[in-house]
Parts: sequence; structure tokens; C-alpha cells
Amino acid sequence: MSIGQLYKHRSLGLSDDDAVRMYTVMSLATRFDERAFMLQRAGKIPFHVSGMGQYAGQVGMAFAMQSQKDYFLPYYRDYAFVLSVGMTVKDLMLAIFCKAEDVNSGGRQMAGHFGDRKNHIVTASSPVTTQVPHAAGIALAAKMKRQDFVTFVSFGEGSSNQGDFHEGCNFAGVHKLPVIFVCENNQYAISVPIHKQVAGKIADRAIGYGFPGVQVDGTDVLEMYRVTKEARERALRGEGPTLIEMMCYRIMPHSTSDDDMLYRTKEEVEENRKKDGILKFKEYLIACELWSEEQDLELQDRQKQEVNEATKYADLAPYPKPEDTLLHVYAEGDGK
Ligand SMILES: Cc1ncc(C[n+]2csc(CCOP(=O)(O)OP(=O)(O)O)c2C)c(N)n1
Repeated sequence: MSIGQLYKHRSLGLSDDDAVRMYTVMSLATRFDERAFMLQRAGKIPFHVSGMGQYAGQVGMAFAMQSQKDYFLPYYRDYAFVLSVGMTVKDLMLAIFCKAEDVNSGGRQMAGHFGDRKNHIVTASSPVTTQVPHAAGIALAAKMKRQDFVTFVSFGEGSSNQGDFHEGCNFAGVHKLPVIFVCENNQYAISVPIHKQVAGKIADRAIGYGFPGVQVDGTDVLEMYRVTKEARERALRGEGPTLIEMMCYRIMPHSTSDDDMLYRTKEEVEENRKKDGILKFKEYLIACELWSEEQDLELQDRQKQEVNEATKYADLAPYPKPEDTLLHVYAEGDGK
């Protein structure tokens, strides 16, 4: 069993129910993702980026954070992360359909720029890495106001080559800010494989900023949970940031606009699909006698139904009104 000893979750302080809930969220994110891909192909939504291959790690991190207290700056593949900390499939559907009821922007954002103010989830954005300095800023506010929450920010490994990454990490290191930087290293930045992006380990960059960097197997949900929990406790003790490099693999093409067979082989993808952390965790739960194939089939049916209902709701929901286009663009008032 590659996930470690049986009942490892209990030794990490997770109940059996927590462990099953972790699996349920990974599975729900997958059902949402599969449907979103089909909806794009059917011409119902303009665009979709998949997070498959990254969900086990995302759930591990999310369960170590505190919903509605901590602040989250996810990136565009973090569906399992945001489903773990309070968003619903319906919220995500409204965001990808760009409908007026979308809790983030009322359908004004690009499809997939989800966010949720009530759950402290800051809008995901397409210009990569802009969220890293923003996260340092939120963490600075926590420190100045003496509030005991932690800020979490994630991004891809390609994005860690942007200047914003350096600026955010450096500032957070200097001021010992309560922030966790998570690089979801899925091995590709569109068509560019990791060996053409960086010569060293991304986790090792943390040394230059004066805080710890840890490389973690992102297909091991419990290990991701353990490391993130430690990072959060460290941040709350006032010891500053941690950089976590979550090793995983992007199973789907970069986006619905990409043909990944131009730069990698089917065999490579299939080999990595078999190593997905969701499969590993299901095996673990079955070995712990907390799950069964029958329960799994029931769960799939239930979640497909949930996704069907959310799809139907978002499809029928109205778009924002044309006359509302400039709402939130300019402030109203006398200019004082
Ligand atoms: C500032 C900026 N430069 C370029 C792009 C175009 N672009 C979109 S996604 C992407 C690759 C990002 O790769 P990575 O950070 O590894 O994340 P992944 O998409 O693989 O999860 C690029 C270059 C962008 N969106 N923003």
C-alpha cells in the first residue's frame, strides 16, 4: 500500500468520517471536471481548464486549513480545493456558465474565474502568479491587525518563474508573514515540460527567502495534509511562511484549447493516470474497511445526479443584463 500504514489518518488526528469526506470531495471534483469538459465540447460553455491529477493533493491541503477563517487564493485548477473549503458544484457551474447568479462576479469574469467572498476565496485569475504578492499583502494585514488567520496561495510550477513569485516570497520571508505558498508541480506549463523550465527543485528556492521549502508527493492526500498542517501551525506561531512543492501530473490537456498529443505521448499520460492519488486513496480506504466498491458506485451515481442538477440550474439561469456591464467598473459619487 503506497499511502503508508493502515489507519494512518487516525494518527494525524483525522476521524474515519474525515477520511471518507476527503475521498468524496476528490470524487466530486472529478465528476464536475468531466462534465465541464463535455459542456465545452457541446458549445455550452466557452472554456475549461481541468485539475485532474491534482485533486488528492488539493484536498489534503484544504483539510489542513480552517474554512471561513483562513484566506485562500487558489489558481484555476483548484476545484477540489475550493469544494473542500465551502464552494458548491452549483457555484462552480454558475461560474463556468458565466451566469448572473455567479457568487463571484455575477457572470462578468472569464469562465472559470471562480471565487467566493463568504468563504474567503479570492478570485482565481488567468494572468499567472498575480495572486502571490496579493497573498503576501493579506498575510501582512493579518500580522498588522494581530488576527490569527493564515493565507494560502497556490500556483503552477511554470508560474513560479514569474517575478511576482520572487517578490511575494521575498516580502513574506522578510516580514515573517503567516502565509503558505503551494506550487502545484504538474510537470507541464502548457507544452513546456518541467526539465525545460527549471534546473533545480522549486522547494529549494525557499532557502533564498529564509523559510522552509518542502517537496511532497501530491498523490498522497495524507502526506499533503500532514505537511500543510505543520506549515499552518508554524505560521500561527509567528515563524513565517512555508513553500510546499506538491508533485503531481496534469492528466488532461492544458485547457480545452490545447492538443497535448503534440508534445507528449498517450503512454506517458496513461502511465500517470494510473498513479492518480484518488485511486490510491480509494484503495487505502477499502483496505481500512472504511469503503467498498458498492459504496463507490452509489457515490458516483449520487454525485452524477448532483452535477446534473447543477448543470441544469446553471444552463437555465439568466446571463447578466447588458445594461449592468459597467457595474463595479467605475465608482459612483461626486469624486471626493
Ligand atoms: C502572466 C502570464 N503569462 C502567460 C500566460 C499564459 N499562460 C497561461 S497558463 C500558462 C502556463 C502556466 O503553467 P503552470 O504555472 O505550470 O500551471 P499549469 O497551467 O500547468 O497548472 C501560461 C504561460 C498567462 N496566463 N499569464
